Amino acid sequence: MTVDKHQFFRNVTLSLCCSLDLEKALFKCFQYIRKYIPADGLQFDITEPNGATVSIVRVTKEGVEIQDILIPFSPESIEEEQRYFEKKENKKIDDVLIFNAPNINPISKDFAKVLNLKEASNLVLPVDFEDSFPATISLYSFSQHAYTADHAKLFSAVKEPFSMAMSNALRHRDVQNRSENFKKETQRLYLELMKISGDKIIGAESGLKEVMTLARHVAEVESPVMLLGETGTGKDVIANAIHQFSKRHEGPVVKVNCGAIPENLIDSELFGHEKGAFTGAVSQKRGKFERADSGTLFLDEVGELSLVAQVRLLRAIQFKEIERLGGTRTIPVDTRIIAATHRDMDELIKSGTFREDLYFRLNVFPIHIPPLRKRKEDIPALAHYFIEKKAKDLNLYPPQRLAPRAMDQLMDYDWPGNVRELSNIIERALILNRNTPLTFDHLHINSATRNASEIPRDKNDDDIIPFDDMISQYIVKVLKRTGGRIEGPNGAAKLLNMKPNTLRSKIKKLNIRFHRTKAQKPS
Ligand SMILES: Nc1ncnc2c1ncn2[C@@H]1O[C@H](COP(=O)(O)OP(=O)(O)OP(=O)(O)O)[C@@H](O)[C@H]1O
Repeated sequence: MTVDKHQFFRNVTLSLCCSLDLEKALFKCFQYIRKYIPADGLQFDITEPNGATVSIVRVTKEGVEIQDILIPFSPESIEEEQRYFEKKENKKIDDVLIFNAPNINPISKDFAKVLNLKEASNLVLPVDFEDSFPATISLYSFSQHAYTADHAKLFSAVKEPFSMAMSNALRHRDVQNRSENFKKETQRLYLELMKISGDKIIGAESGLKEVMTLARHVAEVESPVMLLGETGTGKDVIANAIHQFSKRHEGPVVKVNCGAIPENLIDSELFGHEKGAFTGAVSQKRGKFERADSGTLFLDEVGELSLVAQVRLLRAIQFKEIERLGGTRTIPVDTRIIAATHRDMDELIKSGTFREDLYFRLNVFPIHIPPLRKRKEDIPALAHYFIEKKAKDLNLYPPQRLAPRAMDQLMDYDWPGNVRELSNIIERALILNRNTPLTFDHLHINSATRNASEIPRDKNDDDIIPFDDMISQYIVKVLKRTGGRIEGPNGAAKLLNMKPNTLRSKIKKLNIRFHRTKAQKPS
């Protein structure tokens, strides 16, 4: 078959541009080229400065193989190669080299040996592109003397489209590698951080034993999980554990607090948006669903989702694909869903605020996390764990020991705020008892059936203010004394024996506003 050079150029260019996927594009291109130039394969190679060549891609009738095969050449081969091209019969034709009997040509011989090409003819087209070493696209045929000068001329016509396609493909590959490395690095740092912050699951062998057994079982499969439990029981902690036990553990775990995002932003938060999708959408944004691709999406407080967002969530779970706001194309997502709520979902369904069909999708494998009052055996281990951890975080290490009655006080309390409340109470005790053993005298000793709201007020209750307010007031008092100075020898951090950054984050968290003034003299 013959073809006009322009037509050949046009069709090779079109097939190289037909897909962003290099493999698809090269395969299509190869199919076309074979109609006019005999070829059993097409190959892309890059030569490094030391002469060694890396074979990057090989396309055959069977398909495309992305490979990174190093082909080392001896200095003798390179010298011999130069002599080979000094001979008249071996000159290049329109920049294309013809090797019709590779066993005679030293370089070609080395290639054939490493790539197992046996007896073959080669047509080699040097391609060049910015910022890269010399590269070639070559066609090979398993018969000797397969290539003519006409083949070489035709092949030379596609030097530019190949240069561009391969240059783009290499850049794309580079970006993909970087993003892959970035993902792995993030995961490594996350695990590292978990180790440093000592985040472990206390009670895994006692009060949470059953929960942990269920978590391990469900982690092995892909089913959605629904974590049910009062606030502060550790739903976040268990969601993380399921992700870590699962085969997705190298992927991201992305958390969305559905209750904390305003209704008008939740769609964009979950599904992302295209530029200009709404006022304020100044650039394209990937949603949490996309970010959790190949990992786990943790939908905390799922009961708070608006009905509109529920419809979109249901679609995303059913079809495993999403559409960004203002977008037209669907994006496949491979995400495992873990949802959590402290709400009574049956009530929400009855009142029409939560879709039953979505609930059935999410509630495939429910895990109930018991409140702390029902697993009091975990309290001693949790208390010791938080004393150590918080003392380090607050720079109050080594911590005070517990006063003799302290553990009984903790055991007698019902913990309506569960593990979070215990952790806060310990933090408060560490701050207040700098030089004395830790006590918890302020804790109401509840009966097992009473909860905090039912405790009768006594006249001393007027002294009791929320824990965070108490800390805020204390920090404000110290800041007044230091004239708003945080760092330095006369700063608040020094007085409180804390790291300045820990104090800054506390101030931010508690939303404390203050100004620099003249420091007050201590009274
Ligand atoms: N078993 C546990 N071991 C160690 N720390 C725990 C444990 N359970 C909870 N915590 C800690 O207690 C705090 C509250 O836990 P978490 O945020 O997981 O609760 P939650 O049930 O998700 O709360 P909410 O319903 O308010 O989102 C966190 O700081 C967490 O690290």
